[in-house]
Formats: sequence, C-alpha cells, structure tokens
Amino acid sequence: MKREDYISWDEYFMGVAVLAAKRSKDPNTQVGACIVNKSKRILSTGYNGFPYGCSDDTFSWDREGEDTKYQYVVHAELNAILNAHGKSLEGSRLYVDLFPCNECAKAIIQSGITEVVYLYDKYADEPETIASKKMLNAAGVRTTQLNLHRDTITIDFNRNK
Ligand SMILES: O=c1[nH]c(=O)n([C@H]2C[C@H](O)[C@@H](COP(=O)(O)O)O2)cc1CO
Ligand SMILES: [Zn+2]
Repeated sequence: MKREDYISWDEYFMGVAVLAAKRSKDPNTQVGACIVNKSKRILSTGYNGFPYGCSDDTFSWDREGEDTKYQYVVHAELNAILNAHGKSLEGSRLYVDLFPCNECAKAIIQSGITEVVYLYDKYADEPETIASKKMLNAAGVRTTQLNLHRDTITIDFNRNK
C-alpha cells in the first residue's frame, strides 16, 4: 500500500519556492519563486538578490539612506522569469511566498503566466501591491492564496544513514 504522508503538489512547489528563498542574502525579507507549467513540471526558480557581478558583500543591503538595496535587488519573481532563459512560460503558474509587487506583476503578465499562488501579503496596503492587483486582475491573471495544512516540512539530509 502506498504511503499516505506524502506532500501535495502545492506543498512541493511552494516548498521549492521557500527553499529558494533560503539562498537570499537579504537580512530583512527573503522571497522565493517557482514557475510550474500545466504538466506540473518546474520550469524555473528564483530568489531576491543582486544581479551577476554585483557582490553581496560590496553592494548595500540597507533599507534606508542614499544607497539602499532597493536600487539593486532583483525580485524573486523576476529572477525566476529571467532564469527560464526564454523558455515559454505561457499558461504557467508562479508560486511565490510573498505577493508580487507592481514591477513583477508587469513581467508576470507579459511573460504569459496565468496564475500566481502565494502564501502571505504583508505589503497589502502599499501602493505597489494595490497597483499590482489592479494589473493582474485586468490581465486575467488569477491570484490564489495557499492555505496549507501544515506549517513546516523538514528537510533531513541524514534520513537514510
Ligand atoms: O514582490 C517582491 N519580490 C521580492 O523579491 N521582494 C524583495 C525585494 C527586497 O529584497 C525584499 C523586500 O525588502 P523589505 O521587506 O526589507 O522592504 O523582498 C519584494 C517584493 C515586494 O513585494
Ligand atoms: Zn517585485
């Protein structure tokens, strides 16, 4: 008989997004994304970080002041889209832990992604998030908040020792 405590597709894809977020060097908010096609194949992943060549150790991770991370950071969603390297994302789904901003919404819409699945929306009151929802709605991109039945999945590298 098959085991019953396997993870669902949603847990798997959001789990991949959350694992990608663990690569982020942002001290305040780590975001991960995972793009999946209609056949449930993972096309790409991404997390928020600076562009190639822009060192995490020399560019600023500050949130305030003249030189902030906001000038440099590539958002997780955009990185996932760019990491697909021109593969068609038509009709695909984007799993991301944080609801996408307006700039990511533009890229999501233009790349043909038709659904955004997210976990939380901590910047819901910001103008960027309101604009994002306005655009995603207008373009017919579905937005679905995931309500998972478990809070954690443990990754144990020693489980078969
Ligand atoms: O859609 C997003 N995707 C994404 O990757 N981010 C990143 C940019 C920043 O590195 C971080 C937000 O930083 P903070 O919460 O400190 O303002 O999350 C931020 C948003 C905004 O919602
Ligand atoms: Zn964004």
